[in-house]
Amino acid sequence: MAINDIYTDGIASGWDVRDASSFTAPTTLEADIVIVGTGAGGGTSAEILANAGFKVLLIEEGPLKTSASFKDMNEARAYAELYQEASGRTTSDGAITVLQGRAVGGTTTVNWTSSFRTPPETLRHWAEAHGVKGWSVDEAKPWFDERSERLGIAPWGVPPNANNAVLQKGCEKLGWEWHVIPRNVRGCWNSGYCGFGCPVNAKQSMLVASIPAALAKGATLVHHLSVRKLQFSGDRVTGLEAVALDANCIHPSGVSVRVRAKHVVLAGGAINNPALLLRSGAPDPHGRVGKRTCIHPVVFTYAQMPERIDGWYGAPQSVASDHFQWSGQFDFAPGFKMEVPPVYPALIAALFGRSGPELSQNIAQLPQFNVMLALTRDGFHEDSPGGEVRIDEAGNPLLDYEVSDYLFRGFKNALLRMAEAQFAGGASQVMAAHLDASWSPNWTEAKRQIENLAYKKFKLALGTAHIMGGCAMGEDARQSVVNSEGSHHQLQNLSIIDGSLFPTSIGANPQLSIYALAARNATRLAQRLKPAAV
Ligand SMILES: Cc1cc2nc3c(=O)[nH]c(=O)nc-3n(C[C@H](O)[C@H](O)[C@H](O)COP(=O)(O)OP(=O)(O)OC[C@H]3O[C@@H](n4cnc5c(N)ncnc54)[C@H](O)[C@@H]3O)c2cc1C
Repeated sequence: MAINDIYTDGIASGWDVRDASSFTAPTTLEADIVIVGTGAGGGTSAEILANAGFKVLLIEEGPLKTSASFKDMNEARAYAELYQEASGRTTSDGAITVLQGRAVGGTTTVNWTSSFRTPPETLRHWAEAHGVKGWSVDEAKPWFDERSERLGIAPWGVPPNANNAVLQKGCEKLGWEWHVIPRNVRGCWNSGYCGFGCPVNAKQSMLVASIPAALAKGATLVHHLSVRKLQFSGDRVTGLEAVALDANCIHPSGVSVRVRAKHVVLAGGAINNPALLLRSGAPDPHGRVGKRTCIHPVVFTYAQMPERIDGWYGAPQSVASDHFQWSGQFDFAPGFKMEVPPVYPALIAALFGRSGPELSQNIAQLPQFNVMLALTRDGFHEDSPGGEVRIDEAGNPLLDYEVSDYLFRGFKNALLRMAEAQFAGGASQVMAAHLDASWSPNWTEAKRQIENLAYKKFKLALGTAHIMGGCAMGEDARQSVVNSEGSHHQLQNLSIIDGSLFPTSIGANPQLSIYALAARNATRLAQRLKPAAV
């Protein structure tokens, strides 16, 4: 069946899409509102602001890659082309793998489609501990309803693939809570390649849903363009300095671009937004920029199933468990959400952390692998304040993230519970993703081993695909970078609208939390600015 490429058709119909790598001379771009970054926050904002009648300019440092180039479903191509630092991003010490998207559509182009509303516990905590106003469960609900409708979000109606079914079966046997994951898809083929860009435009990513809607309303999209600095005068941003990137989207091409707009929206995501503000020397009287960067630190366990389960096929995530998320001794250790990742060969080989025959013998068993992951809820306790973004001499972002004993206790709990669920789900052997671990043939042995592992960075495999915070929202300017609607506390015509706003992690995969908050903030911004008055 032929799949039309949305962008080929759209550009032919007159969409204004420009590739900055083809610019040959210094250029100035102008708009009512410029949006830096085209992911969950930027895409949503562009759609709403363009619909409200503003002349919107969307800037993206990554490439424009569309369904036509996703047809090969090639993991290596995707990691090199569509992810920050070609998937090589880590924390500054190299201990935690950081996966973030870098392409038109941002991380939504490569994400796995799980779409959860912000848990009520998290919203209450933000109001009570972080001075967030106007985003209670009742106030947020209409925005979650509206974005869910817009992006086709509904519980996955197809039986889970065999990888997810292990989690479901394990939870059922143990009497633990589990639920079907809502996904943002329309007409999904259940192929499982979401992480490499959806080849059939079923995933309602920003690439497929909101950016085309903005372009159809007259927005301009410039890709291969990296914003390096904001310029200021008094309490206003007066311009942006950007550099065009070469065709490979790596090095500056040598062409500079200046941008002038009456209002600036930063949507470059957690890590890159704080880095841009720090590089620019933006006012930060209370030293809040980059602080409280949360990552849902993730730990993993592997299981060998008696039969082939081919865990790379089918919706990557369709079952989750919050059994240990909100019930526990949180003074002792954080809560966590249990899910599975897709069993993509390169992803799992990298996680496995070994080499030579040991790696190849294990990866040869991949068709029988089940993998579980736990998203640890960071940012909710004084011993888990999140990390900090800073910049190196060249102005590039670095994320420092310390792992406290409090977090390590949470990781151990999570490994234990996942191993237990895997055996209950039918596994014949289980192993924690830890360099000293080995396959255990039963739960008693796995428990003994996991309890006695050394809980240290570089031994335990740690990763994140959910970067949140660093430009926290709140009403107290001493504690936050922007107010509860994303307006910068010091710069009048600057808003921040993306995952960098969150004062803690979410306790669930964050994309829908970003879509809903971005929809509310962009709508309020449009009301405040009114096209005629910009
Ligand atoms: C493999 C993977 C799977 C995931 N699966 C899920 C999932 O199933 N469900 C879920 O809820 N979440 C998932 N996530 C996370 C989710 O997609 C992100 O949290 C979300 O997209 C973040 O939105 P954002 O707007 O903050 O930033 P992003 O979506 O990351 O967008 C930021 C964009 O800004 C661009 N940019 C940054 N700086 C600049 C600059 N200076 N100039 C120009 N452009 C710039 C970046 O290149 C990027 O394209 C996943 C993430 C990964 C990596």
